[in-house]
Amino acid sequence: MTASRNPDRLLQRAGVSGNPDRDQHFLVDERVLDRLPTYLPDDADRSHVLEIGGGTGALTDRLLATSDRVTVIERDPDLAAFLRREFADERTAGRLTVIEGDALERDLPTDVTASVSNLPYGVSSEITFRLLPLGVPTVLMFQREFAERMAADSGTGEYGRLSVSAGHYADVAVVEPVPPTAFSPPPAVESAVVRTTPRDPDYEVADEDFFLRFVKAVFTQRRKTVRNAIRNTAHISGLADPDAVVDAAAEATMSKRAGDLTPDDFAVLAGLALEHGVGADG
Ligand SMILES: C[S@@+](CC[C@H](N)C(=O)[O-])C[C@H]1O[C@@H](n2cnc3c(N)ncnc32)[C@H](O)[C@@H]1O
Repeated sequence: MTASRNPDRLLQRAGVSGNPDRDQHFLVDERVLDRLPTYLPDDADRSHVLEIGGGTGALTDRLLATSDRVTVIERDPDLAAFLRREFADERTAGRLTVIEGDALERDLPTDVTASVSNLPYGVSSEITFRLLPLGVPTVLMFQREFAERMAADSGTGEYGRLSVSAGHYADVAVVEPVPPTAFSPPPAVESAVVRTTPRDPDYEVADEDFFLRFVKAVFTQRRKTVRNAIRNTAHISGLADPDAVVDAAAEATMSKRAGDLTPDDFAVLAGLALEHGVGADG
């Protein structure tokens, strides 16, 4: 890799020190920064990489060095303007697009081939569930506890709604724990890098919004059997006839707890539920 921009000097040039109230914790550990793009799968298409929350551009710089084209969405107008100035050459060469705006509200580019981002933790869940349906590999920095729940296997204590929802779209792995000292200012929590590799689910779900709502509903009663959880939470999931779903599902599945069902088990159940009708939005 060619010499990369020094993250501390980028902070100085931008004239910022990070504002935790705006989810601004800038990565200053160069070894972590250099490693992030390398966590994409070896065969990943790096022709157009999306970064959410560009900050002062320390990661943007590494992405420009390892991909053809980068799009950054940055909410802070001063930082978006700084990114445009700092990377003016790459912008005029058509290799960098800076979008000033909220990643929860802006349309994400549909032609991205990967995403690498040090996410704003306050909205990391919402952003993740905008990224995963794009069906591209991602490398994302999260609060460590969130990362571990996202990557958890069924049957473990950390496994829950987040693991099922993410596991429906992708294989999820924690690839590196990152201490608070890697950031400026340091966050109050430990962090971790997660890689998601899109997977072809064995069972497609026709209505993704319903799937996520159904998983959420069933996990509100994780200590009950799935049979009872489906019945008791129809007002949340919006199931019109929960008994019909329970009767149509495999007995072995109905006797388990939510935490023992895989994402594919949930996809099968959601498919049955959709066949038997979904009423109100829950
Ligand atoms: C954790 S910092 C990461 C900055 C930089 N990528 C780095 O690694 O040093 C998160 C960045 O996301 C920006 N941000 C916060 N909320 C955002 C949102 N809803 N949409 C887009 N950017 C956001 C912050 O201004 C900040 O620059």
